[in-house]
Amino acid sequence: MLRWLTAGESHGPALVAILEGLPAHVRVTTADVQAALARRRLGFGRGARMKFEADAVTLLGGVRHGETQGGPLAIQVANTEWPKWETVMAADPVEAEVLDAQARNAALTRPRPGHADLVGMQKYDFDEARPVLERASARETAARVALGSVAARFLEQAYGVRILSHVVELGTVRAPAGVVPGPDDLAAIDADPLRCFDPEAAAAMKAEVEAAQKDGDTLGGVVEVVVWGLPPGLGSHVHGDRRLDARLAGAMMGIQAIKGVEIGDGFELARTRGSLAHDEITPGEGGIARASGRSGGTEGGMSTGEVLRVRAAMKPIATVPRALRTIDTATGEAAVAHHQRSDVCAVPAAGVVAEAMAALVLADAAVEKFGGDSVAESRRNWQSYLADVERRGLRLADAATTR
Ligand SMILES: Cc1cc2nc3c(=O)[nH]c(=O)nc-3n(C[C@H](O)[C@H](O)[C@H](O)COP(=O)(O)O)c2cc1C
Ligand SMILES: C=C(O[C@@H]1CC(C(=O)O)=C[C@@H](OP(=O)(O)O)[C@H]1O)C(=O)O
Repeated sequence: MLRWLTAGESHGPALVAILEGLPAHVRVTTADVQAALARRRLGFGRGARMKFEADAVTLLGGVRHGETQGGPLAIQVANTEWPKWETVMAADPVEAEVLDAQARNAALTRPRPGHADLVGMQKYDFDEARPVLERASARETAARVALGSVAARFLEQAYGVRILSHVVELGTVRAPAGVVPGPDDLAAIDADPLRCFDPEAAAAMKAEVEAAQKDGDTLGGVVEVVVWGLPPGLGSHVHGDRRLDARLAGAMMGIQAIKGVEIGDGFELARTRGSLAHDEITPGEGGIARASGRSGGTEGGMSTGEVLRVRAAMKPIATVPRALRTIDTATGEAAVAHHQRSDVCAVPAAGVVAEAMAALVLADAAVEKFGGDSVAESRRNWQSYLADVERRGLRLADAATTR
């Protein structure tokens, strides 16, 4: 079993993340994690912070000489702006007059609709939103991406599994349906400022972000995670909380601002007749094949061994420059929501976060099925399972279906 946790605030000294249960000998360096975090900073529409945030990584534990050791992995991601927030976000008590002299410490009493501000103040007994937004901020996703990048390396090094994500919708713009990027297309996707695989749609998405920015507005969209090389049988049909689709959906929904999840053709399948909704099983080149890939690579809560596709829908950024109506909680009077530096659109970054969460869930499911305390043992167990599936005449065809 893999377990992971993150801690830290958006303007505190750093985020920290722990991953427990990863086998030994996963090759990973500080530079690898740093590179994964650089991908998350990408994306047209992100705010000022991403222009200077360095996401400085320290591998605090679990890695020695470029390889995991089998113990918990601890990663620190520093917040570049910490020196400016040292007083306002100090862990230890600070004199009231010192705090009052800090403009940054002004009470945030005009909660933003769509963010955690108001409910967090109600629930955690705070008179202003600062202590809530510091942890609600998607800054925390940097810690998850750091962990997910190591999980993805484990999946690739042990089993040859490859993961990517791309933006399929942004505002009203949709990339052409039915186009699934291959495992080698990630560099091209990352090279696009919108992380969209279709150049025409990417240009329209860019225009959509520019228009929203000009109007003082924000945008959401839909990302798709695509995973190649999974075996059949991760997850299980025997209990709801063991289903791979449920675990993936929960992980996606756990990302800030994600409001919908689809596996494969998801909601579209609900509008389709059964004769056209399922992936017919056919004799194929070297084994069992599928005539289509509508299920998105899971059936009965288990991976089918076909390409896995998970989509996550992100609502528009809550900090709308053309500020929304709210109340001032200090007076009870009508007001406009507080506005500070913010992204206009973070959908390309959300794709990278979704990839990381998929990697963690899939690595967990793989460790659960195959065990193994080292990468080599994990690989042997996987291969022995696939050999047995083949011996029983149930081998999958070489080319996995995309749709
Ligand atoms: C990568 C990423 C970046 C985000 N950036 C911002 C931002 O700059 N400003 C903002 O108000 N919300 C931003 N959000 C969304 C908030 O974190 C989110 O709206 C808030 O947590 C409330 O969403 P919830 O209702 O799903 O919890 C971002 C989300 C993600 C995934
Ligand atoms: C810091 C990140 O995203 C932040 C997510 C976020 C929010 O409310 O979710 C608000 C903004 O924070 P700040 O006010 O410090 O600029 C974003 O920049 C990041 O992704 O690393």
